[in-house]
Amino acid sequence: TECPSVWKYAKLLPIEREPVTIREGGTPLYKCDRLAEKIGIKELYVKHEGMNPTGSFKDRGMTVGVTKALELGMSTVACASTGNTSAALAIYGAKAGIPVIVLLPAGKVALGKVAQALMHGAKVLSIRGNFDDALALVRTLCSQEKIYLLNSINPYRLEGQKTIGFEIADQLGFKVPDRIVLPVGNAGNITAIWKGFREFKKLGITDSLPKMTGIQAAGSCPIVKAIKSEAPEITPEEEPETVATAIRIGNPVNAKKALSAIRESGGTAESVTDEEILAAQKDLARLEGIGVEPASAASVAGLRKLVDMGVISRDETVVCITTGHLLKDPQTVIDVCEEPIVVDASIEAIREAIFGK
Ligand SMILES: Cc1ncc(COP(=O)(O)O)c(/C=C/C(=O)C(=O)O)c1O
Repeated sequence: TECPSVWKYAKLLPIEREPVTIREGGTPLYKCDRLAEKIGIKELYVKHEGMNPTGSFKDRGMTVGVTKALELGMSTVACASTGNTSAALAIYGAKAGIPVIVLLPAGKVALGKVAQALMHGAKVLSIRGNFDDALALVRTLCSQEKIYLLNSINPYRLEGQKTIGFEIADQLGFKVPDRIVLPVGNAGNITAIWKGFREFKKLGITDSLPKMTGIQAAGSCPIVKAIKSEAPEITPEEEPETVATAIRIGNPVNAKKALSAIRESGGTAESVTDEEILAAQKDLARLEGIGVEPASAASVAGLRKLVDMGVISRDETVVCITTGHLLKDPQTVIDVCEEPIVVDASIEAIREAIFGK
């Protein structure tokens, strides 16, 4: 049987050669009735992109992007990253056998992601600045050297990530959901998924389009501000700040494309506080057994807020995209969860701790 992966859709991908693949894609679409009940909507699905091989949706963009690098005869690849892009690039570069350079904002990258980039052999630079500074620098580097830039300004990244839309349609029996809700940082993913749904409709595989709904952290939400003020473009934020470090991006490189995806689809954008993000992270984990890193939970936090505001009606069929695995950011989990109970190694102590007697 066809292996569920990005390359199931090879005919719709701009690649001629054998792909560099580690079995990315084919992620679960969970029906989440307990969470739907708590939020107060009829039908909620969660597309868990944390179940990709490197633990985030970035794998989809990198399998296409790194394969394209080889096709173009590029011998080195690079990116700036809040973490997951660098983890994925390190792994796909290792798989392809080519050197990888990654630029990370000093002190603001979750532990699991740095571990992946380091272990898989990337040259990891920790920039004394934020993600936006790192992105500007890596773009300069790639314009000066024969190094292939694989941030989501590279259209081949979006080609891979559009398969999220294909898979959701596939998994829902080609019934397109009313709405897709997802976290937005550099705004590549919302752009890519919209493209995927548009292509399926153009091919006559589906007959409708979802409302694209982008969620950002309150301390880092240039897309939300532009949507609410109906501005033609964003005003970059100088000091983005959020516990959801994956989306701590003040000057999203795909902002223009994301604004049109939201507007063309009749979607919207909303911001959520760090507290709302962390509450949603716990709900996903404890009500549905879905373990995600904070940025991913912004989708559910945003859905909840938009339902409470009456922007999203209760009878909509909604798919939330959870973009990264919980293990990417274990430190935040330790920070927000109760401590383990320390007990003596005796049955009495165990019973006391559990039953209180
Ligand atoms: C878990 C998680 N959730 C959401 C996003 C936002 O997606 P985009 O709006 O397409 O940027 C990211 C992005 C991460 C990086 O941009 C990077 O890794 O450099 C992420 O890791």
